[in-house]
Amino acid sequence: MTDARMERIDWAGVSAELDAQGWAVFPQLLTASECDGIAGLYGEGAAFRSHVIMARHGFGQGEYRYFSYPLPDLIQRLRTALYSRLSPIANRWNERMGIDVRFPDDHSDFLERCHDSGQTRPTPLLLQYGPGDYNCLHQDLYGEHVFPLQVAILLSNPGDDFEGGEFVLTEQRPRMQTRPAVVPLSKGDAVVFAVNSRPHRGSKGDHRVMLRHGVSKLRKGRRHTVGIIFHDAA
Ligand SMILES: O=C(O)CCC(=O)C(=O)O
Ligand SMILES: [Fe+2]
Repeated sequence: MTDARMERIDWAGVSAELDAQGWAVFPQLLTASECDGIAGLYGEGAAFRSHVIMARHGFGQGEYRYFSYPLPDLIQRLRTALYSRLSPIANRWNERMGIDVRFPDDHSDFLERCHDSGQTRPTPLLLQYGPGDYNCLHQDLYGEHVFPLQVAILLSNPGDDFEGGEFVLTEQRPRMQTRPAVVPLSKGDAVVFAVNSRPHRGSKGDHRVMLRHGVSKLRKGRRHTVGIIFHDAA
């Protein structure tokens, strides 16, 4: 089932878009009922290891919860399957950026690397925003080990469940002004994007550009997303 989902994705197109702009969309990665099922997990419960009120940390306004292990089955399967398709792209990027680290084919091997150096806590998270909420531009770095791509899936229906609340990315290029992008997402769509940096081909060869992501203010309604980060946290 997860494999059929992976087969539907135009990986050559995704890879080209990631190279060109640092992000790409997987249309309809989840069905509406799968979205509702995941969003419905929000609340107290054994599914989560921690609860973050964003305003308390200056992260914005809204809240999120990190899942605990074992992850819900669908999220576990997506995390494993997406990793195996993204790791060749991550390896190519690291090579182009002159970073020595290479990623194994299997997510479990990469997690072992994280866990061996003390990054043992799961990072997939469920976010919830209400009217006036937003997520400041940030990077999801949780220690020395970083997988350079991550995925966020929109679980709510724009225009119907909420207004505003757009997924925003910025790219900071060396000695240049910062470039913004708004990613158009429908319910069930996912965005894959660079966690911290990506290679950019310039006139003098490859250089690194820095990315950050966030969410613009919700004008009304309620918005849920699930974030799939492939490294674990210290
Ligand atoms: O709510 C969003 O769209 C952004 C979530 C986020 O920051 C993440 O998944 O890392
Ligand atoms: Fe994030």
